[in-house]
Amino acid sequence: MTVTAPPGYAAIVTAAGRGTRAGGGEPKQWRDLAGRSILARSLDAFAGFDRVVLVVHPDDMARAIRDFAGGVTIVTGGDTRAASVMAGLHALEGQATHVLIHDGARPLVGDAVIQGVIDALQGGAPAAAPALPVSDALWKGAGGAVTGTTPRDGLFRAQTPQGFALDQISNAHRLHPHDAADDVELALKAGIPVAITPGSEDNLKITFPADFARAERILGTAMDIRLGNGYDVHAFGPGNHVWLCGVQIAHEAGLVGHSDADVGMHALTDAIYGALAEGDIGRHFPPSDPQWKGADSAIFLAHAADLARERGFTFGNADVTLICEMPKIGPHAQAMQARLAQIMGVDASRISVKATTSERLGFTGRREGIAAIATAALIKA
Ligand SMILES: Nc1ccn([C@@H]2O[C@H](COP(=O)(O)OP(=O)(O)OP(=O)(O)O)[C@@H](O)[C@H]2O)c(=O)n1
Ligand SMILES: C[C@](O)(CO)[C@H](O)COP(=O)(O)O
Repeated sequence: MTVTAPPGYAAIVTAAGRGTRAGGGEPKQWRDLAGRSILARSLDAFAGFDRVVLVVHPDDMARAIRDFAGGVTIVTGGDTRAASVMAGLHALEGQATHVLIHDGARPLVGDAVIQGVIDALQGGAPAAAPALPVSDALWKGAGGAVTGTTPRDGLFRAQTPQGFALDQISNAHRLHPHDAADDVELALKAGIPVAITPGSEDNLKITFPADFARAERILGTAMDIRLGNGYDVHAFGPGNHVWLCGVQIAHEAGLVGHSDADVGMHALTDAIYGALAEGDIGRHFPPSDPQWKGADSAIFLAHAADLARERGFTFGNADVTLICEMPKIGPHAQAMQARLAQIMGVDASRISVKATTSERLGFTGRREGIAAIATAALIKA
């Protein structure tokens, strides 16, 4: 899921730093984090914004264009973070009402953090930024020894994205063009009150070498991806129609089964149960139970989909292949996708239904029945 920003909201992602504290051969934002660059991950979080400005170092312009051109406006930054933000604000002049300014080095910012900032701005706050209360004791130290303590009451660890009315933060940057730790500091200097919104421990800023492993751990434990497959067969018998993937199709025969014999929906249901390690349809809806005689197979699919949701999963995608000589599936595939998506409560673009013949070989080739295979991907983020 991505946050869909209200109209007029833009984002600036700062990525012009050199990442000297992180070490490594190249600036940290261009390094790989579990298969994708840190910067790609940071930008992804703002895919639901109408306008995104990416601020990069002049040396990185070519690869920024290679990796991100099209989706975002790319500009070059300055010697300090504040100067880089200023370049981003300049590119947005007259193009937006509000702006969220984010560190390209915070690749794990979640939807809730971004939405919290938007909600505060929409609620009337002139500026809003996420933070976490300091929970450790705070010391002063010198020469490897504690020299004093500092009360932590009322202290917060600031995160990004930090959100503002565009004209106000642009003005604050013009009034105080020198470096500042963040944009909130400049806003306060310009007299703009800033609301604190919920931050997240996962929204770390990659700063030191150990932060890469920490981010990878968060990603690794945060994602639970399950794949399941399902296979089913039903024989033709007397009748004048078949049910396939929730669509009734006129045919010279029917399919024989305890329920409505919807072989495609059964394969998909089993794929979901499989991904959840929950056995198959027979375990949940025993054929020996008369109440399922002639049942609409949508009951089974909805049960499996609900079970997945109860366990905290969303659907990545599902793919069903029907294997038969007849009836022709092509003309009905779109309706099947729509019906399966409706039952599962997902967008139809995540569901595929396709068909193949078995070149007249085997039981499907002899038109004795229909087989179906299905795969389902479940994701817990
Ligand atoms: N001149 C600068 C400096 C920083 N940043 C960006 O601001 C964010 C936060 O800065 P920081 O973590 O300090 O990044 P670096 O300046 O790259 O790190 P370092 O201080 O270790 O060199 C990063 O996404 C960084 O790329 C920027 O756009 N322009
Ligand atoms: C903007 C920021 O990420 C908020 O915590 C932080 O101020 C950036 O600091 P840095 O000194 O550029 O690492």
